[in-house]
Amino acid sequence: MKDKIVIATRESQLALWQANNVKAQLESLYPDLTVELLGMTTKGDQILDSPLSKIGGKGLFVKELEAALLDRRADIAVHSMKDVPMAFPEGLGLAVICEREDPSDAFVSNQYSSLDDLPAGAVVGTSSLRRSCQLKMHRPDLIIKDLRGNVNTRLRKMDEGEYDAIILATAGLLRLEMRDRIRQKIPAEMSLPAGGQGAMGIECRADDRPTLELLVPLQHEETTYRVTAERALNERLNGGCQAPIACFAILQQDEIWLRGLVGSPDGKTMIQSDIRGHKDNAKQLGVTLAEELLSRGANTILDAIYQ
Ligand SMILES: NCc1[nH]cc(CCC(=O)O)c1CC(=O)O
Repeated sequence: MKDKIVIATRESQLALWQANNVKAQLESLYPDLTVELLGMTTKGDQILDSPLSKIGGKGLFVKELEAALLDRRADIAVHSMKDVPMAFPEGLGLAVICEREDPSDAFVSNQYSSLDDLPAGAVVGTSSLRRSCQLKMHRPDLIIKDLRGNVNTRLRKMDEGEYDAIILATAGLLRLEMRDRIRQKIPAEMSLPAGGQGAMGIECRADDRPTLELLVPLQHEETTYRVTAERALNERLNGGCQAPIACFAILQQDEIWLRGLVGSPDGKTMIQSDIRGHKDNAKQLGVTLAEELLSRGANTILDAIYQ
């Protein structure tokens, strides 16, 4: 048995919360285990002056953490599943997916109580093409303005008056004990979440059996089925968190209901569909839904973005 685990983590408040949450779970499961954090800065944290969709490249927030795993400076990395690319570097893999927090997008504002409450011409901050294309679809009268930085930076920019409202992941706000900032949990019908949103995943070296064994109790079955279907859709669409792709699965007994959409950045076209099937076919459901979206025009939208 291992007696020490080092967790590689970004140093944003949210990343540290997630790493500390896994540390606490491991320490309570294994009283003799020492768990340490190794903080590091990633490219995604450093480049704050341009929209994520323009920087390009998947895994902006995970590459440095993965280098630490491969160098054996760390044993595990804790990620937000929505930021984790499908493919892992040789020698690394996803060990477990943990229980999902609320996956919705949150409407945050100091003056308005919901999206519908916003007046025409209101300025809404988000740097996510997924969020902005859905916002534009429902409210073509709003002005969407880019917004980068960690959760605290984004909130500060809104408080300083740069935005009338901003959209953030509900999960991040709940984890950082900022529940009172949430004016509205936006229904999935208005803002379908990103694949994996609200779920944490743990990556480690694929051959590190002792670590894989320690992590088994952190695996959450329902979340794993759901996020597996969502990630299969993203993978088939070749999408990262920079693409205008949304997908969201729920489990109803043994059946998965997966919804997905691809929107054009201008909010004028939205291709959406859904699929149901047994949870054991989670991956196939994601692939099938992705292919339906592609055949109905998502390919044209995505080609224009990835070109
Ligand atoms: N893209 C950044 C990111 N990655 C994960 C979360 C929130 C927590 C989660 O989804 O688990 C956020 C912030 C946000 O979108 O507001």
